[in-house]
Amino acid sequence: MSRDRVSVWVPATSANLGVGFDCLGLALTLGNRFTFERAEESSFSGCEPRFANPGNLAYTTYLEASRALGVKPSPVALSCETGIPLSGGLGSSSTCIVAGIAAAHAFAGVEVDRRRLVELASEREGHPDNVAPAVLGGLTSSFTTGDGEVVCMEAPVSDAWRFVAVCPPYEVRTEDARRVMPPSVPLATAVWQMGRVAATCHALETGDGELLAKACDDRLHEPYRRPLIAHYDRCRAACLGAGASAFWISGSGSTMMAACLGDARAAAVGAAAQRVDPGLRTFALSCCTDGTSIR
Ligand SMILES: Nc1ncnc2c1ncn2[C@@H]1O[C@H](COP(=O)(O)OP(=O)(O)OP(=O)(O)O)[C@@H](O)[C@H]1O
Ligand SMILES: N[C@@H](CCO)C(=O)O
Repeated sequence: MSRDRVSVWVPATSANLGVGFDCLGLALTLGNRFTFERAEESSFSGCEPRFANPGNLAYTTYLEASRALGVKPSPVALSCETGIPLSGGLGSSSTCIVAGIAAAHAFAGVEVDRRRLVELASEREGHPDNVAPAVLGGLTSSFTTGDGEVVCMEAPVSDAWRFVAVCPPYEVRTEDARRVMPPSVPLATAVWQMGRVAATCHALETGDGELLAKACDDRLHEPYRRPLIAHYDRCRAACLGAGASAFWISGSGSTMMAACLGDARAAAVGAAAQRVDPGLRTFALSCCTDGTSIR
């Protein structure tokens, strides 16, 4: 049944988790809500002024997804409640894409299950590592087959983990962070990564801080991207020194993430990051198990 109003909440996500470049992602207890309502003409509210226009990614995705369904998109009043900082690295663009696709299906009266939503959103985003956890929740590992099928596996995350997001007051754009990476890597680097991806997932599932500390050491993208984040080296030293088990660039940055066991350590790690620079925003988060909610 087609609807006149749909409200979509999509969680923030941390992609890569250090060693799982373009494969691993984690949904977090922070999110963006987008409410679409049929209207005489389109309008935009609640978002940053630079997004309050027809170039808004949630809106452009809604238009494209409607046309892909063979439907003429209706004008909408789009209202945004965005809790995710725009420094980049917390999957903000994925929240827009997932919401736009979900809204187009709701207005067209076409059922879309979670797997299909991941597939459509991955096509639009270019890789599934943010959209898979954003839709499904939890920790996901995903890949695209040679035929273009997106395969996702969901894994539980131990309740003991807290994820302290450290957000600088500047953005790193994903396309810029991808441009600095080399097009190929030596076999030794590929081998270095593979064992560590499996161990990182296991450590997150079981709450094993020592294993995560050993495993979460990336050589694929972080060495090239660190120079784009002026605070990286100081924050890494401060967060690990305050008891974080691991520290990674969240997605393509500039947000950084410290994985900690328990609330007390998360508080100490957040305080240590703030001492590096009070201009850094910190959020102590947990894993969001439920993913996207559409109502
Ligand atoms: N809340 C939002 N409202 C409208 N557009 C947004 C919003 N958040 C992100 N975008 C769009 O996405 C772009 C940022 O995408 P980018 O992939 O660089 O960041 P990200 O999704 O935060 O990072 P990452 O994919 O590393 O987690 C912005 O320039 C804007 O076009
Ligand atoms: N896996 C992606 C996440 C950011 O969209 C990257 O690191 O470029």
